[in-house]
Amino acid sequence: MSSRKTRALSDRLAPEITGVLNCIEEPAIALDTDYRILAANEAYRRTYGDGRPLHGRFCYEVSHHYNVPCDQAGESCPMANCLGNGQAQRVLHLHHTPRGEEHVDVMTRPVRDEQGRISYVIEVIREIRAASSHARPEGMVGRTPAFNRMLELVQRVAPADTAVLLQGESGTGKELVAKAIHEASPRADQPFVVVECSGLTESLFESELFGHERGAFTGAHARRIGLVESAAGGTLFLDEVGDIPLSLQVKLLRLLETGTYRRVGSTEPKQADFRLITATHRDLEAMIETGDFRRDLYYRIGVFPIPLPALRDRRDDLPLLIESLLTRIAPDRQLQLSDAAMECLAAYPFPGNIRELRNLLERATLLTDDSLITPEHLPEYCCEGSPTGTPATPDDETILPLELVEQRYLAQVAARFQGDRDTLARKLGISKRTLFRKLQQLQAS
Ligand SMILES: Nc1ncnc2c1ncn2[C@@H]1O[C@H](COP(=O)(O)OP(=O)(O)OP(=O)(O)O)[C@@H](O)[C@H]1O
Repeated sequence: MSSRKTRALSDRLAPEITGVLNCIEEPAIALDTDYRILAANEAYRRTYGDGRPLHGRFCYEVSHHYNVPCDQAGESCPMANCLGNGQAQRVLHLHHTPRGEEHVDVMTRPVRDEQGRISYVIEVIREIRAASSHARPEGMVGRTPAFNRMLELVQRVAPADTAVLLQGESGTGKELVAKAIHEASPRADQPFVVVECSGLTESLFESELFGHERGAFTGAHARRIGLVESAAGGTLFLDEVGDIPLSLQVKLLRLLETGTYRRVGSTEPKQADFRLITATHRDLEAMIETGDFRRDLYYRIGVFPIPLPALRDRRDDLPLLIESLLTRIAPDRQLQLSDAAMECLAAYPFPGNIRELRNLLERATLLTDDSLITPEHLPEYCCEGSPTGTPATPDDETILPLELVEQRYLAQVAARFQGDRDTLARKLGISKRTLFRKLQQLQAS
């Protein structure tokens, strides 16, 4: 059937389709095979309407403000995929709404005619509350492709009861993601219980996790409920699961395999009821190879792994994270970073990820009396990566004498190249003798 014929047929069906779409609570549209809006429900009009008629306009123009379909604008396009393979599709997108850009979960499903050909496509758009693309006082923020890929996995797994394994460097937000999964799950109204696994000894492990009866061991003066029991109906988050010693891994495995446990000092088995989320910064597969982690336990906990991006892999999120963290650290102060300070942080690799960023900002808020954070309020090592060791474009008040800049830079690099003056002199483009003289001046100053 030609596309003109399809549109004529769809136009005839439009009032009927609008009626059906109005039964859906979320914003929903029907699109013809040329990406034009054929019908829209009330929720879509409220969310994306700009006062102009929607009928006949392109979906990518209304919800993305693009003038080409998403796949031609560098994004995955559920509509193109749906038309391509005839299957229902689901992707995470950033859409324009009157409240600004928002993360949304877009689902498309083809509707076929009697001959089995696609006559139009239904698109339902669900708002994602687990994260925000603009600064907010709590929860996750982010908008880079690396963050969005992670968020898409979070959205997909949250409604299921599947065990999730969060893998990421320290400070990448593993606990925050675990909380977001819990909050987007059917268990959201039940407890979210965190177990810090590193440092759990053999005796602590069982009594912390399973609880104990009165008199079970010296010092057990009263019966105590364990963390597994506290998590009943909710989510149990085992942080740093890779730090559990081998001798205890078998006890965790038994809990997961049988779904039962016993309080220490009791013979009565109890039924566990929790959704399991684990996190680690370690490479569990490598640990299996070296015999430090049980393969059978890994298969139990690693059903749905989610890699968390390091901050250096989502650098474009830095301004958004900084704005959010500053409002969390000092809600009563309108703090901002100078361009020079921002430049320092943009060049810094952040081995400690978002936790390190937060700590740096917390320190800076204490050091500044003003509302502006400048490089002076940041630790010196932060600015080493910027071209001169100090910011390239300082504000009026942060311009430093060249001699001082040179001295600071020299002090930093000399500390790094201790004992290897030849290499340092070569890298600095000066003779060994000049370097020696400058270092002597530095010591004397
Ligand atoms: N996407 C994000 N948006 C805003 N804040 C974030 C985000 N991710 C992490 N943070 C903040 O960064 C800090 C560290 O996060 P979190 O404790 O969840 O990391 P972690 O990976 O569990 O760290 P660790 O491995 O050290 O336990 C917290 O203050 C958290 O609120």
